[in-house]
Parts: sequence; C-alpha cells; structure tokens
Amino acid sequence: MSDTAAPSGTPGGAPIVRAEGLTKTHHGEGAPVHAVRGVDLTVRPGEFVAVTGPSGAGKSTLLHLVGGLQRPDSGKLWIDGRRVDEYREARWAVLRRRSIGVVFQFFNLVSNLTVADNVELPALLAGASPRTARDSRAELLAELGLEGREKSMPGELSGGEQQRVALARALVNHPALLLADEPAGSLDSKGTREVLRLLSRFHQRGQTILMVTHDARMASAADRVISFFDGRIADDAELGAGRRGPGGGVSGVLELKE
Ligand SMILES: Nc1ncnc2c1ncn2[C@@H]1O[C@H](COP(=O)(O)OP(=O)(O)OP(=O)(O)O)[C@@H](O)[C@H]1O
Repeated sequence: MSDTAAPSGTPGGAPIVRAEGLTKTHHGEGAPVHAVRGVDLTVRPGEFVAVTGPSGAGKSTLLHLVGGLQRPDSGKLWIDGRRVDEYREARWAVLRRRSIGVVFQFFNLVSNLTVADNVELPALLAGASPRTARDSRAELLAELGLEGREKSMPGELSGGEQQRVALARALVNHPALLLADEPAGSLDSKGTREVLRLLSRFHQRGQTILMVTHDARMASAADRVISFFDGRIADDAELGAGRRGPGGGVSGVLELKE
C-alpha cells in the first residue's frame, strides 16, 4: 500500500478513518497497560460514531491515536485517504490543522487569548488570510450563539460557552473529521443539551464525527455506537434508520427541549 492510497472498495468514497490492528500499551509507573489491543475501525464520510464503554476501557487512547495525539505501537491508520501511522509530529500537526478538529472535556482554550483569537488562531496557522480567518470566526461564533463575546477571555465564560468556543475553534478550518473526547463531560445538563444539539446540527450538514462518551444520551445522537471494552471493540451497532429525520439526524435529539 502506498503512502497516500486509501484502501479501496468502500462505497460512497474513501473512509475518513481506517484503522487496522491498532495497538497501544501505556508504560506508566506500574505494570504496562494494554489500552488498545488490535482495533480495526472504519468511519465513513458523514458518519457520527460514538465510542462508549467503562472507565479505563481505552476509549480516549483510541481517539488520541486517531488524532495523532499519541502514536500506536503497531497497526496501520489512514485519515482521509492518507496513510498516517508513521507520520512524525510535524506532519501530524499539519494534518490536524487542515483535516482534524478536536474538542476535549476541559475545552483546552488558550486562557490568555480572547475568544476571537482562540478561534482565528488555527485558521491563521493553516494559512488563511487575516480577513478570511476573521470572517470564518464571525460566522461560526454567530452560529454558535456567541456573538458579542469575541473580546471576552475564556475564564469569563460559562463551561457551556467555553465548549462552544472550543467547537468553533475545532471547526474553523472545515476539518474532514471532528474528534470529541467527552465533550459534555464537565458540563451541566443545559450545557450537555447545547453541545448535543450543535453536534447533531453539524452532523446533519455532513460533518464526520468520532466521539467518546460515557453518556448514553450523547451516544444516542450518533449513527453508530461502538462499545469498547478492555482495549477492544466489543460491539459495533448502527442505529436504526427509522430514528433518522430527513437530513439524516436523529429526531429524538432534535426534539430535545432548549
Ligand atoms: N499516559 C498514560 N500512561 C499510563 N497509563 C495510561 C495513560 N493513559 C491512559 N492510561 C491507562 O490506560 C487505560 C485506558 O485509558 P483511557 O483513558 O484510554 O480509557 P477510557 O476508556 O477513555 O477511560 P475514561 O472513560 O475513564 O476516560 C487506563 O487504565 C489508563 O489508566
């Protein structure tokens, strides 16, 4: 297989994520922890996939491998048709800037930059002109209900607002893949509903999403739910087509009360 060729034969175009036999063992203070033990995974364009499972099952490690935040010990990984498992950090950084948005449980905004700068920075780093970065930032912040908060510092915002800024930052470069690691894990129920509604909205517009969550309601927003147990995929279930609205979204989620 060449460096850039995607595995063929997939209806509807090349997968956004394709993993074969991914493994990762953590070497901490105690015994080695086999967090990911030979995972095969395909995520197709436009899919919203939730990964659930007990604490310590290896869900976050899997997400970190897919986003290049950690390196696999073995296995192959393609992102958007490119073979990436042997990329070094500099190439991963470029790939993440262009093709992968990430949101984390604790937002990870740059605390001494304004909301506007937090969102514009990845666009500028990816080569957008200042004007394009500004326009994209303004459009996303308006869409996410954050108009008027451009000059605020992250610490002045609620958790839900900070997570919406993090979502804007993750999406500003129109990534092929959005990775979300417990995106509502530190939010109250209102913040959780907001994040769920926004993820569903972006998914309806075609955004491919891979999300780790403990929360069954968050998982129910996805097309597909992968149960992760002891470093392996224990179950991989497509949610029924009957649950989908006309745009491909899940009607139950869209009906959630504001
Ligand atoms: N950097 C690390 N060094 C050592 N061990 C680690 C490291 N990261 C994760 N682990 C261990 O690997 C296992 C899997 O962790 P991981 O965070 O991937 O699981 P998880 O399913 O996401 O758990 P949770 O839902 O609690 O976040 C756990 O036993 C964890 O303690």
